[in-house]
Formats: sequence, C-alpha cells, structure tokens
Amino acid sequence: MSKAAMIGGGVIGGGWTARFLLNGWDVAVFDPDPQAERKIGEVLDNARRALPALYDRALPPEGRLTFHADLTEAVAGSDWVQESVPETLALKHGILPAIQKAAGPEAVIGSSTSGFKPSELNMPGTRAIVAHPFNPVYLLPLVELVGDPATCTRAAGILRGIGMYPLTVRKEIDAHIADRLLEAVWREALWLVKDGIATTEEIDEAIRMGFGIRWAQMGLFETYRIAGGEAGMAHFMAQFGPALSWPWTKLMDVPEFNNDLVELIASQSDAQSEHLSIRDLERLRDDNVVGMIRALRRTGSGAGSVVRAHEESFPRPGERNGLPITATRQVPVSWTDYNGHMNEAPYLEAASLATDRFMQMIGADAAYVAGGRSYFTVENHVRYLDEVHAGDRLTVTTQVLSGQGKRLHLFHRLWRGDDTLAATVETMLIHTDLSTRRSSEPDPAVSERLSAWVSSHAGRDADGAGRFVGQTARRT
Ligand SMILES: NC(=O)C1=CN([C@@H]2O[C@H](COP(=O)(O)OP(=O)(O)OC[C@H]3O[C@@H](n4cnc5c(N)ncnc54)[C@H](O)[C@@H]3O)[C@@H](O)[C@H]2O)C=CC1
Ligand SMILES: C[N+](C)(C)CC(=O)CC(=O)[O-]
Repeated sequence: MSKAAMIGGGVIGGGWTARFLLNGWDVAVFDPDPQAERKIGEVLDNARRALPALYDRALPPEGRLTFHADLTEAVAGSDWVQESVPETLALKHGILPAIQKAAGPEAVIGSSTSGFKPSELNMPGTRAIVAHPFNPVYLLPLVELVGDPATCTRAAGILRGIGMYPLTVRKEIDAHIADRLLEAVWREALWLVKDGIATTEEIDEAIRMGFGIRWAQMGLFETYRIAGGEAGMAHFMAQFGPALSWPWTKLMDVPEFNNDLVELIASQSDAQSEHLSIRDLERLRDDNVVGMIRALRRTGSGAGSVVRAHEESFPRPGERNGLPITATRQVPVSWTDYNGHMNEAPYLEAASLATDRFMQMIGADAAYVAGGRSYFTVENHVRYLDEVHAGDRLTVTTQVLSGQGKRLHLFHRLWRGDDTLAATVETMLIHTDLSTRRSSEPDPAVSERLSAWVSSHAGRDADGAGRFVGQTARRT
C-alpha cells in the first residue's frame, strides 16, 4: 500500500488528501489547526460524492486516513509528501527542511505553491519540486511540475496513477504557466470592478456564458484557430493582433490592493453568493464539473481523456460465484431519484456496461466493430429486487444462457455491496452486419470464444431468467 503525507490540510491539502485516499493510498495529515480534521472530513464527503461519478468503473477501495500531531510521524514511510501550507516563503522555508529530514530518500516532496520557483523554495539540502494543483484537486487533473527533471518524471508517473495530468514546466518562472494566465484575467477583473464598469456577478456571467465553456474543451489556441475561419490561425492573428497594442487592457498596472478594494469586491461577492454556504457552492461546482468532464469523456477531449486513460489502467476484477465480474461501479448521486434511491434507467446502464465488457471478452471489441460487425440488443428484462443508494458499490456478473449462431442470451446479476442481489437484467442480442444492418453469423473466432463461455456456464442455475412482466414475483 502506498502512503502520502499531507503537510497542511486546508483547501488544497484537503483536496490532495481526497485525491490520494480515494485512489487507494493511505494518507497521513499534519496540520496544527484544531479544525483540520472536521474540515477535511467535509471535503472528503464532497469528494466521495463527486470523484467516483467520473468513472464507469469503481475506484479502488479507499486507503486509511490518519491525523498526526507530529510532522515527523506523519511523513515517516511516505512515498509522496505534499506541502500545502499558506503561500508565505518564510513558512515554507520553516517546513521544508523538517520534511526533508523525516522523508525517505525515495519520497517525492511536492509543494503546492501557486507562484514560488523551486530555486526560491529550496534551502541548502532540501529537494522539493513544485507540484501545483487546481481546486478542486480531487476532480481537476492538472498538476504543474517544476524542478529536478528526474524527480518530476517520477512524480508524473505517480500522478497519472491517481488520475491526474502532470504538465512539466520547461523552465522555472514565477507563477508557472496557468497562474500567469489566471492572474492576468484576475487583474483585469479587479480593474473592471474598481472602475465601476462591472460587478463581480457581471464578470462571472461574462465568463461562464461564453468563453469559459469553450476553454474546458479546446483551450485558447485551438479555439482561436477556429475563430480564424477557413483562413485559420494566420488570419486570426492578422485580424486581432493589432488590438494587442491598443489600450484594451491594463495588464501591467495593478490596482492598489487596499481595504477599499477588498471591501468592494467582498461585498459584491457576498451579494452574489452569500445565500449558499461554501460546502453548498462546492457541491454545485462539483456536480457541474463532473457533468462537463463526463461530456468530455465521450469525445476524449481535455480532462475527459485523462479520466478515460486512468480508468483503462484499473485492474480487471475477477469472478464472483464462478461467474465473470463484468462491471463495477460506485453509484453516483446523478443515478438517484426523488425517492432517494437508484432510478430505474441506471440499472440498465450498469447492465449495458457489463454487456459491453462481455463483448470485449469474446473479441467483439472496438476493432471488431470497426471491421463492420457487432451485436445489437433486441430485448432486455429488468427485475428490480432491492434498493440501491448513492455511494453503494455495484458489482455485475454475467452468465451466458445461450450463444449459438446469431443469438446471444445473457443474464446479468447486479450485486449491491457484497451480498445483496439488487437486480437481474436478462438481455438478448443478435449478431449484426453493420453494412446491411441485418443479422449475420459472428466471426469463427468470436463464436469459438463464446462457445467456451456457453460450455463453462452450462447447467448453472439462473433463477429469475425467463420471467415475464406481471408474473407473480418470487425472490431468488
Ligand atoms: N486555494 C487555492 O486556490 C490554491 C492554493 N494553492 C497553494 O496551496 C497552498 C495552500 O493554500 P490553501 O490550501 O489555499 O491555504 P489554506 O489557508 O486553506 O490552508 C493552509 C493550511 O496550512 C495549515 N498550516 C499552517 N501552518 C502550518 C504548519 N506549520 N504546518 C502544517 N500546516 C500548517 C493551516 O492550518 C491550514 O489548514 C499555498 O501554497 C497556495 O498557494 C495552490 C492551488 C490553488
Ligand atoms: C488563486 N491561486 C493563485 C491560488 C489559484 C491557483 O493557484 C490555482 C487554482 O486553483 O486556480
């Protein structure tokens, strides 16, 4: 079991804790704040609700979370130590030598710093790299890595293993890459409010109703390429380049950061969002981010491609009661309904994931489909046997009832947790030629694999199979 130590468990340390823990790492936290355990507990509640919803397969079992009053004890035996104390160089200089002393020689020591360079952070003898994440750390994949190349390479491998996207910055600069961009926008926004041009709410609308949506899927340059029309990027540059020297922006000019400015921004922000607590806002943000990343999964764009690649790396589960496990899933809140339990359609979605997996197992995979052959589902019968709730782990097993010729008859069992049969889904599929859209015989290699499953499941009980709607219910 891998272990991570979190030094500082505030907004960012709490997010890192959730990211590692929910990916199966043990996490030890050191934070002198007496409220740290409560705060991290609340962040974890939100993370447990959000992160599994990105995946079509269950994440590994959670690691063990411990809190320590002593930094050395928290760091001991860790493979990764993440410093996330407030953004004050003196504070970081006080902490990093202590981490260095307690950490093993192989441990990656990362700093969450938003702006300091490794050459500023490190004291003689310390070897931290910058590992700068984005809030919420448990959902957003980006981590900017800056520092010793060999350590950054090792760190990148670990981060990919917990579903993140390491971006190694070629050269250390103040504020890395993304915070440079963010700060430019923030500085302009502060000017617009200070000058009475726009309120905080109007600025947020200007972002979220327009370019904010574009940026999640194509970033800046690809978006502008399209904006150049058929003439492309060169035309875009020629058209809008001259504006850069017009007085559109005040980029290098910083509004005086005094109490008046803070009060102006804070009061407008309160008027905009005070009706929701921070945790409510976090949940709203998380639900939206999950929805967007899931949309990006479909096209393999941006953060969606990271989630897909991470999911592909999960080990395949084995068997249950002698049947192959074809799907595992943690039930997301979006699968539940007004009755407070899983709605009817997701039972079928889970079964459909199992069918897709079984197709792969017999060789009717993406390449087979690209070659013009596939199976079409022609009938499903779902029996809802027990309630399932958000956060429950579902495990689906698949039994082949028959599989001769064009017809394939499957029986999925959906298990809640370890031992409750929550549903069965009986599925009939017909092998199809995708060019004629008519039934056809499967390839011999697929038929052969299928026959092996038919033989191995022959004679097994399938209580509930063949049941029709309205038949007197009987528990299996
Ligand atoms: N908040 C944000 O949006 C982002 C912040 N960061 C960076 O992450 C770091 C932490 O920032 P936040 O989490 O926002 O701050 P925060 O104020 O929410 O949390 C800092 C935590 O450090 C703890 N702490 C203070 N002194 C400590 C010590 N000596 N030992 C252990 N813990 C100590 C505090 O009790 C607090 O819980 C900063 O370097 C910041 O630049 C990076 C990305 C985004
Ligand atoms: C405002 N900030 C500089 C702390 C922001 C970051 O560092 C990254 C983020 O999550 O926006």
